[in-house]
Amino acid sequence: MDSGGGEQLSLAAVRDQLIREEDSIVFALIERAKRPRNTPAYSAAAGGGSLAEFFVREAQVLHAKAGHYQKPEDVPFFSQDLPPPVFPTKGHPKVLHPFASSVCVNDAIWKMYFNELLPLFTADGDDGNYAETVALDFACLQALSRRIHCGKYVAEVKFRDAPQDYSPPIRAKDTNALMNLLTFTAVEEKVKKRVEKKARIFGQIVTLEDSAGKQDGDACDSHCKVDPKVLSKLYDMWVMPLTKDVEVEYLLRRLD
Ligand SMILES: C=C(O[C@@H]1C=C(C(=O)O)C=C[C@H]1O)C(=O)O
Repeated sequence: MDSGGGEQLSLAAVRDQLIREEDSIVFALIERAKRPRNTPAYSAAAGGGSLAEFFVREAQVLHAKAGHYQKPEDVPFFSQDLPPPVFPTKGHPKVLHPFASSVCVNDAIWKMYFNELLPLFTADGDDGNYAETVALDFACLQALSRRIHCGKYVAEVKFRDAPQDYSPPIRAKDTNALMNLLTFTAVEEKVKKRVEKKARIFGQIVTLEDSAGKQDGDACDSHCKVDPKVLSKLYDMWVMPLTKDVEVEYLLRRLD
């Protein structure tokens, strides 16, 4: 995490980072929506996995060599046998409990993305551009994973702000009580509205004609590159629940 790390770890700074991550997610979905579903990219090939899986595995090897996956929020989808960085990396402040590096919900993100989300925002069809398609999928997966694993910082900051409230349920391993403590329904409602609005603004068709006096942000949803309602649904059903799963998983080990 950039702005939320080190001495400045605060709920406001971490939430600002989550807001910035929304932009990456909305843009990644808009980019993927340029291509139709292209299902052959996801069918298992004779040798085993799909093109999508092959691409993510190989891309992650390159990313690892370049120094990616050193921070707690940058979690690879296939962590086995990733090579070390080839070039020197700059260390990041260690603000989290060491257990943070073991918290990973990427399996759930993978299943959600391919089984539930893709059909919601890509058109039926096959244009044959499979290599481009899986590169765009990789960008979506990475953006989602990073946002969701930022939940580790959210959990740390909430714990530091109120250790007296969090310690008893952590010791009792009471996941329901932890989930209730860390949930802020009013914040979640704002997040859903904001991502929907971002999809409406970022996904407009921009022309030079002053069409029918429309202002920025007025774009009719049917003309948006990704249906704005898909963004609020994505956050409501998957992104925020998975972020909270990360928070709970992290907190359960916070006192170890
Ligand atoms: C991330 C937080 O924790 C929870 C999860 C949220 C989210 O994923 O956006 C929002 C509010 C909380 O219910 C937070 O408090 O900011």
